[in-house]
Amino acid sequence: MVAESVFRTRSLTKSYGEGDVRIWALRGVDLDLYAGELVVLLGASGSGKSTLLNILGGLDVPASGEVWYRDIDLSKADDRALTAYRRDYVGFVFQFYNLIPSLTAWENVAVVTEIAEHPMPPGDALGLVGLKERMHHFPAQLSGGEQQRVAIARAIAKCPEVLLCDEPTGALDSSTGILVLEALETANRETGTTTVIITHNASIAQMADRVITLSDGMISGETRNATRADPRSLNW
Ligand SMILES: Nc1ncnc2c1ncn2[C@@H]1O[C@H](COP(=O)(O)OP(=O)(O)OP(=O)(O)O)[C@@H](O)[C@H]1O
Repeated sequence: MVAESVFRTRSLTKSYGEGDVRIWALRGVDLDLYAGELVVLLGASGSGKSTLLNILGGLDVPASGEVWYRDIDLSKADDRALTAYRRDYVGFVFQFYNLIPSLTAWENVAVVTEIAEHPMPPGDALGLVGLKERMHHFPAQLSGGEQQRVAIARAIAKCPEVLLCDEPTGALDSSTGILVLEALETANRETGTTTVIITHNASIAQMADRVITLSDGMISGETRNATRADPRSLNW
């Protein structure tokens, strides 16, 4: 079976600043991502991981090159089209959880499901990340890892085609981080959402279908894991 392509980039570049202070964050990235896969994007600090993820997620636009989400040309989309693209297809998880402190876990998820077209019930999303019992708690009553799992529930509750995660365990200790990775793995397996996880932690790579390494704004390596490791078996 030929895997269905979800993202396709060709000769993608991005720079910041101008003249002498111009920095090339991406220097020609050719990347294909396929439906349902869990990809870990590895790379040192400054290698261009967030820049690439932000372009895939329609938060930023390239300087040159192509970036397609299925048949949508993201490099040519205007702000309005990018907003619609993000709303309809993309779930984001960032290092910091950005929950609304005055709302319970359930309400934080419902904020998104109320405006989504085919959402899952907030309680189901919280169940997928193992927080059904805590859904009426406020963020301040939850640990960092639990708050990140609420953020994952919020991202997956609208049933996005793609889930883009930028250092989702960056602020967490390893045992808490593993619970968060388990939540992402479950979401990917049970909802089929194409999932990209950015990290500079190489041990996380073992849970991926595919590992892509970025160095100095270019893809420097790609490996496929024969099997996905259970996040509980990872240690860092
Ligand atoms: N808004 C910006 N203005 C200027 N330079 C930027 C900006 N955003 C990123 N850069 C630069 O672009 C390069 C790539 O940054 P990016 O954040 O994509 O890397 P990263 O691999 O995600 O790093 P980290 O792991 O530290 O988050 C870096 O040299 C960074 O300093």
